[in-house]
Amino acid sequence: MEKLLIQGNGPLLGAVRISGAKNAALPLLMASLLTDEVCTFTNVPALRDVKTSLDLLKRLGAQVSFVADTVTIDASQISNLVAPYELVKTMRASILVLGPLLAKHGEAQVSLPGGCAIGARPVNLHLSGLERMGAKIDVDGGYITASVDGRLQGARIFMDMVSVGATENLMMAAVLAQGETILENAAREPEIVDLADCLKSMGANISGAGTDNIRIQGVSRLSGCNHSVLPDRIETGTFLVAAAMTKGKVRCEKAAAHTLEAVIAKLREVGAEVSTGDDWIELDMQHKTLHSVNIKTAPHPGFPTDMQAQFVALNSVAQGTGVVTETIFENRFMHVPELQRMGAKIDLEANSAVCRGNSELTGAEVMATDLRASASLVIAGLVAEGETLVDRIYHLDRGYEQIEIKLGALGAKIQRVD
Ligand SMILES: CC(=O)N[C@H]1[C@@H](OP(=O)(O)OP(=O)(O)OC[C@H]2O[C@@H](n3ccc(=O)[nH]c3=O)[C@H](O)[C@@H]2O)O[C@H](CO)[C@@H](O)[C@@H]1O
Ligand SMILES: C=C(OP(=O)(O)O)C(=O)O
Repeated sequence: MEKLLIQGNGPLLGAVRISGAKNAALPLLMASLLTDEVCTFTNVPALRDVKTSLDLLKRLGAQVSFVADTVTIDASQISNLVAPYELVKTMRASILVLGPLLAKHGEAQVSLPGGCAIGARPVNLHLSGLERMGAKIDVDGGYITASVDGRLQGARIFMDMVSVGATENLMMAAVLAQGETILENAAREPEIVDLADCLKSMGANISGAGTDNIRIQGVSRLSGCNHSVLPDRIETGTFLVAAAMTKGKVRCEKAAAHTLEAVIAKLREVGAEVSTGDDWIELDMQHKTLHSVNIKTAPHPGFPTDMQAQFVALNSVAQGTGVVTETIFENRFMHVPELQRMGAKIDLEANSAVCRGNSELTGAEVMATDLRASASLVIAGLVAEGETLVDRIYHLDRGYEQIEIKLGALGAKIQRVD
């Protein structure tokens, strides 16, 4: 099994090109199921989750091509409405085929995604929202079976938790429903705005994406699209944290600063000089002191849970104590025991990691448990004394495109080994 071998060394210096966002690309690819016309997506990252999505679309009968950063999907000949466990288990976002298949084909069978390392991650909001729109849903034998007589009906749907995936699934279902759907307490993540923008370019009638109240007036058909995927704010944030921890200077190109305001504010609080432009962000931490910060994760525009692990790593080498509180997922501190093995002084207290700071990290063999936990171990390895070997990096490959090549170009000593 492949691993990453990292030799802690000096500051990261230079420029890195940010890829398209995993969490924008996955729902966008699923949205191609809503039309019989060809959808073309550019700036698509070559990630394991993108490959899984394309495998799933092919399994359903779509024609798919992925050349350079461009994906073309023709879903006019869908012949199978089943998303099987073997694909869904490797990528929870597979649940996002449910809304589009139901809206376009009137039925779907999707394996229940189940829990994962970061928490239980139920899909009750996806299912109850679709039921409000007239779908009949049965859950049996680990599968969700959904059907509707005729078209889905627009409905007012209040979600009692803010869910990115439920908001996306219901928005995609509602674009082809009859009448108006109102999604209340909707998620406001930039990836939802990107999905809404793409759906609008296909002829959907959506307003309010980016607020907690999204209104969708259903239409009877959608056209194809030509859409460029939003830059990955979590990849960007990960490189910025790595630059801060190594006391370097890094410019992230093709990045979207407006999607990262909470993270940039925290990086400034850490002591970094951060400047931004239309499509770039630069962080300079040279000759500066790194200070710990307190963080509490929250739905957008709050601090993203997907950047929590990276800031735990940063706090462990910064000056002072920083308390990191996770409010979105119930078990998202799997990186802490691994960082402790590298010498980080962190205490777990309920849903908070109390990072005591000033740790002299030393290289160790560590195990990646989930995507962002893996990223935190890699960036800890960049500042640790000696060698760090990160195992199970298939988690990392779900969400970071060529991370060792990009970090290597910034001066890191990192290589993929068997
Ligand atoms: C592919 C993708 O975009 N993944 C992101 C998406 O995941 P995902 O869409 O799965 O996350 P959600 O926003 O749905 O989850 C937020 C919280 O709501 C709970 N919940 C969710 C749905 C539901 O029906 N019932 C329920 O209780 C979840 O267990 C969790 O505690 O948003 C998360 C929160 O920003 C990010 O960490 C993930 O990177
Ligand atoms: C948790 C994440 O992704 P997913 O929802 O695909 O598991 C993530 O991107 O950090």
